[in-house]
Amino acid sequence: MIRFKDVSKDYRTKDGALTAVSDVNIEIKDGEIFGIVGYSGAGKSTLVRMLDGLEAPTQGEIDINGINMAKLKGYRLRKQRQKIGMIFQHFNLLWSRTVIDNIALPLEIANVPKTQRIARAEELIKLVGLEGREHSYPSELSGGQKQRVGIARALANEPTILISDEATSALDPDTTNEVLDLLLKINKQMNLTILLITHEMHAIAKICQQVAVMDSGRVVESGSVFDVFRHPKEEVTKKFVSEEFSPQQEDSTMTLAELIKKYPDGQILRLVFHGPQAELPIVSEVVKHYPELQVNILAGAIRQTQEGALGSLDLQLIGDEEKISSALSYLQKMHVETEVIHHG
Ligand SMILES: Nc1ncnc2c1ncn2[C@@H]1O[C@H](COP(=O)(O)OP(=O)(O)OP(=O)(O)O)[C@@H](O)[C@H]1O
Repeated sequence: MIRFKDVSKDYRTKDGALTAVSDVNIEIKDGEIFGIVGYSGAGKSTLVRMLDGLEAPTQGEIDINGINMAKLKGYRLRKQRQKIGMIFQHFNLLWSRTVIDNIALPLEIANVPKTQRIARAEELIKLVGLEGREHSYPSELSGGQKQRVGIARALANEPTILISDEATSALDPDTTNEVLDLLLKINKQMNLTILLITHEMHAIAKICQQVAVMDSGRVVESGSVFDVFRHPKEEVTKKFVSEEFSPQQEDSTMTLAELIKKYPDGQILRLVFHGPQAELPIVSEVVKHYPELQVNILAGAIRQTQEGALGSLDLQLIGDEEKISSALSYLQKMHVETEVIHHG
């Protein structure tokens, strides 16, 4: 278990004190994939540096399985840090070393004998799917392959925690998905705790179970990914969720205001459904029960999360007010969350 307890970090700058992290409380269970999402400057990297023991908090405590990182020094700090692997946006590989030598580097530093080093590096090459590229140099690899080297190197010392600091931010969407799938595989295979730092809600939705949203150094919202996606409370969370989860319109550049302008009549509803509900014939049921209403589908999206499917659908209902409210009650009875986003 990783525990951040009332953690704050202030920096002294020439313009005075700057609070980078403020009063953060987070608990991350062993084997969990925990996402921390926030825009640039929110304090994510500062939090990670404190977890890795590179910096001490100004206030509060960070402990890993009861060991307070800030109290460790010298050999014990080095040993504890070996239990934490890190991967980065720009890979941080050594360009003069081959793939296998990059992966074996942490073992060399830990004085592991050469034959053992090579055997472990070969195992890791298989795990991350880089067979055949052992003797290539980083400059000869694609972005996704470089990140696979980064992941293998981070796992060399058999850590129990892996921190991914914007590790997919420089990759295209397909490669991002491949790297996220690999992280999910190693999480399951090695029961590794993963802390995923990102500004991409897609990455959080795809592999995390829990998420904390950071803004101006604070955790403003946290909980299961499923709940936070379904009911974002804070403005910043709503912004992140809508970036990833807004229903896709035929013309995806159309904003809500434009949608309302284009469809001024009746009511526009946003339905949110999850799990088995995502498979219910909701629209056809409404059409069947309320034949006098005109039902237009404006936009829809479905996302897979670790806890199942989460769907969102924008509908326009045109017709008698009473019939529309009756249709709304019917949807509620079917346990479909319904929000009226425009009342014409
Ligand atoms: N060593 C430092 N000295 C002074 N201020 C710092 C230092 N490190 C970070 N900060 C400040 O702390 C705040 C949080 O920075 P941090 O890098 O943790 O944010 P972040 O969410 O990781 O953003 P990014 O993804 O852009 O790195 C910022 O205002 C930053 O300028």
